[in-house]
Amino acid sequence: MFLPETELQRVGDALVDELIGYRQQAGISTAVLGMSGGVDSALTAALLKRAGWRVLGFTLPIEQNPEETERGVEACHTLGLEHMHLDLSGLYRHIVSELGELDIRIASKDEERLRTRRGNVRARLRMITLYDQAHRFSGLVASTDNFSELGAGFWTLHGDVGDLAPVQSLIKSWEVPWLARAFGVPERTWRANPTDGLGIGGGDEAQIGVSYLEWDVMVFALLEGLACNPGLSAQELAEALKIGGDMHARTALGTVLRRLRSTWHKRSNPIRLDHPVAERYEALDALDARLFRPAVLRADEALSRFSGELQDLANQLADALKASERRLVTAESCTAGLLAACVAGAPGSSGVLEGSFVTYCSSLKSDALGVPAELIEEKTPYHPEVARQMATGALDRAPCASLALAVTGVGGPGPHEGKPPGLVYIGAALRGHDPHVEEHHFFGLPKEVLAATIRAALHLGLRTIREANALRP
Ligand SMILES: Nc1ncnc2c1ncn2[C@@H]1O[C@H](COP(=O)(O)OP(=O)(O)OC[C@H]2O[C@@H]([n+]3cccc(C(=O)O)c3)[C@H](O)[C@@H]2O)[C@@H](O)[C@H]1O
Ligand SMILES: Nc1ncnc2c1ncn2[C@@H]1O[C@H](COP(=O)(O)OP(=O)(O)OP(=O)(O)O)[C@@H](O)[C@H]1O
Repeated sequence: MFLPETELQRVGDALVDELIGYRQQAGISTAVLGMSGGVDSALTAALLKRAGWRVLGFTLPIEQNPEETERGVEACHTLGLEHMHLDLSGLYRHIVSELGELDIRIASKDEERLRTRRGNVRARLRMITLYDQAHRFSGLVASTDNFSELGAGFWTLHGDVGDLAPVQSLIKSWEVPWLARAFGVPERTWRANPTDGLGIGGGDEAQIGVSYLEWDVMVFALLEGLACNPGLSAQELAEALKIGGDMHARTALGTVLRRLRSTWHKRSNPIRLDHPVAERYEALDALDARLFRPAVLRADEALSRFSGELQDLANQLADALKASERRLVTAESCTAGLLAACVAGAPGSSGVLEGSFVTYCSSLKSDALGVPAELIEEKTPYHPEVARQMATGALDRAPCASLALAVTGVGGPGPHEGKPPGLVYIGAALRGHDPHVEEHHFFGLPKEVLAATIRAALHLGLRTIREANALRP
């Protein structure tokens, strides 16, 4: 999980691409954000700027160390943002004094809990300002939160998290400063000691109780531990990390687990109960996804829908195979086994799935399935005859199977061998019947094309069986 330097530039470029995609598809191109003088806001601004957004950076000090504001101004100038400034200290003092009418302690005492409450008021005052400015400029509020803060619950609900969060997947100990340096953030800022600037006490790390590096390493260890042993409780998981007698690591682990446990609700906000009519959420979400949500966001969901629509279709195909006492073999190029994996997820799949030939490269289509190399050379792998021969080749080599589904196409994002992205041929060969090939032109990013291909192949399989059943005496 800890990304090496060689991967980080790629991650940064991919984030910029996503921000370009969102800007072009969502019809919004202005972002406002608070520039604290810290590295998260500076990196967020740098990525947005690189992606062609109009970026308005606001310095909004509230009884602030002037050095932080200076760094915020410097970052705005260096990154070419439009800079605006409003000192909110007077407003803050006023609201705290007014809140003292409800609870005198908030205005007068210096306890940690009260400092946290006052700190949250500061964060929320800034957010009121930023949302007003977003409306003024027909823009959105950029969020500056990162993955480390997400796990630690180290942000203020409805305070410093806005509409679009470009750096939320990045860790603070390494990826955020590395990318900040790579994307031109001033050195003074990416080297600055992380602080919430809310007057709660110490820097971020003093408040959280461990350094960001310890936090990130520990959280990754816990996540990997859980991936290997999904059944473990938090206590068992901690023991599985085999920390032994290292007292510092034990204390750090205790701190990390305590913070994760006490902040899970912030990561699920707002809490959605398991309402008796909760399927309404899904229906509304499906409507948004299908009709309104920009494709750049839909792409990630396309293949993760195995538990939804694709799996339902795969279950239907498995049922149809079982009812007609047939077994399936697949021959897959662009989907590289995903079609078979989908059928493998159906209940009772071992009774109906023979296996899969994953023939991604052209030579394997010839070697493993017997598709003539001359045919591929002359026509490219993206041709109906190739799909037909992949299907019949698979059927010949899997004597216990009676249905073969074959897929060959250009997943994208660009053209290949002169064929456009999204061009896909799907072949179906049922033993004793003529093979059949369909041509498709799918639209979208590679993941969407693959998901659409799997969906179409499952449909073709179902149709082929139904039509054959109809012909049976
Ligand atoms: N079980 C539950 N289910 C649903 N909601 C629950 C809940 N328990 C509490 N809540 C709600 O959560 C609230 C507590 O959360 P919240 O209001 O956010 O406040 P809280 O997490 O207590 O404090 C904010 C923390 O974030 C830090 N921070 C803030 C801003 C910026 C930065 C930075 O460095 O970037 C850091 C700050 O230093 C402080 O440690 C409760 O008042 C309550 O409304
Ligand atoms: N003085 C400020 N002016 C404008 N925005 C601010 C200010 N202080 C905080 N913010 C906003 O709140 C967010 C969280 O605050 P925080 O102090 O954690 O800054 P940061 O950019 O995350 O940097 P770091 O945590 O490294 O100091 C900031 O990213 C920024 O958008």
